[in-house]
Amino acid sequence: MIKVAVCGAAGRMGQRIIVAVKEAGCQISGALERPGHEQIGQDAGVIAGCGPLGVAITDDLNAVVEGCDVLIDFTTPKVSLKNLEVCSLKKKSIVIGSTGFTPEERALAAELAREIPAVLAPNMSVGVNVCFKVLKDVATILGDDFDVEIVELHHNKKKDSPSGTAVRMGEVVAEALGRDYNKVANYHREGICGERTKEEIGMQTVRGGDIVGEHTVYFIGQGERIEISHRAMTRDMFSRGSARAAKWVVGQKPGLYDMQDVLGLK
Ligand SMILES: NC(=O)C1=CN([C@@H]2O[C@H](COP(=O)(O)OP(=O)(O)OC[C@H]3O[C@@H](n4cnc5c(N)ncnc54)[C@H](O)[C@@H]3O)[C@@H](O)[C@H]2O)C=CC1
Ligand SMILES: O=C(O)C1=N[C@H](C(=O)O)C[C@H](O)C1
Repeated sequence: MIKVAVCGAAGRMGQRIIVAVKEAGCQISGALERPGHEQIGQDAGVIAGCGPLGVAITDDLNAVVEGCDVLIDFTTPKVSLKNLEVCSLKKKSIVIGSTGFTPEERALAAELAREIPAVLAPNMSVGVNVCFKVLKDVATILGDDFDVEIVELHHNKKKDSPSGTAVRMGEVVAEALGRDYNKVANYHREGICGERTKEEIGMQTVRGGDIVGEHTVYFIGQGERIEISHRAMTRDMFSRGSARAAKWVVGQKPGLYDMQDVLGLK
């Protein structure tokens, strides 16, 4: 049985991941939280609502990584990079769902994953990963005649903007159109900001209430518009996806993978 540890165990995603990992037939071997977290010492299964697991939440990263085959980490980029470093030293696999990585942090993640198999993906759902595939085709077919705008909606506790999924959608479309996402992404329009350029990809963010996550890519032409939308109704397909990634990544060759690799969509 694969031994899975969860980092960010008391978080919105961490709790659902503990349930999904258990349902996927894996053993929860450890549960990590930040030093000083009020639920340290409590049973991770009780906190997640799936009954006692006999695994106390701890902040001892080295011990937890030592005791697992794979660490699932849904926290923040800085914490994830530290976890990746420790997993690399101890030759353990890792699945990272945190979002908000800068291009430099992503490059560092690829460097740190040279010795171990690692999955880093901004969205673990099957639906969003199918959207990534479809978006590439749609952008390639439509070419430069359609303006591209991306809108994402999330809950009011989300810390990063735009979402990792929206950024990846922008990158997929930009690459299909032969553009550099970091040059053409437009995050802000205000005042007399001038006409829209042909190349830019508008990135808009909405935050409020308990929205789990919604993404729409608009391809806007003359007299017609295509919208490719994904709406997450619960966090469960993210957590099931991360359990699936954890089972997949153990035993892969070292390197940085994403959810499209896990799902065989490449
Ligand atoms: N890839 C995907 O499919 C998805 C990714 N996410 C991303 O996952 C991340 C977490 O999201 P949520 O669970 O909503 O946030 P959250 O804030 O509810 O949970 C994060 C948890 O990490 C803990 N944490 C912080 N520092 C830590 C440390 N040093 N060691 C151990 N634990 C630490 C926090 O105390 C907190 O409990 C975000 O970046 C979010 O964008 C969220 C949903 C799906
Ligand atoms: O923070 C969230 O909640 C989510 N974050 C991910 C992202 O930034 O893309 C995925 C999902 O939309 C939920």
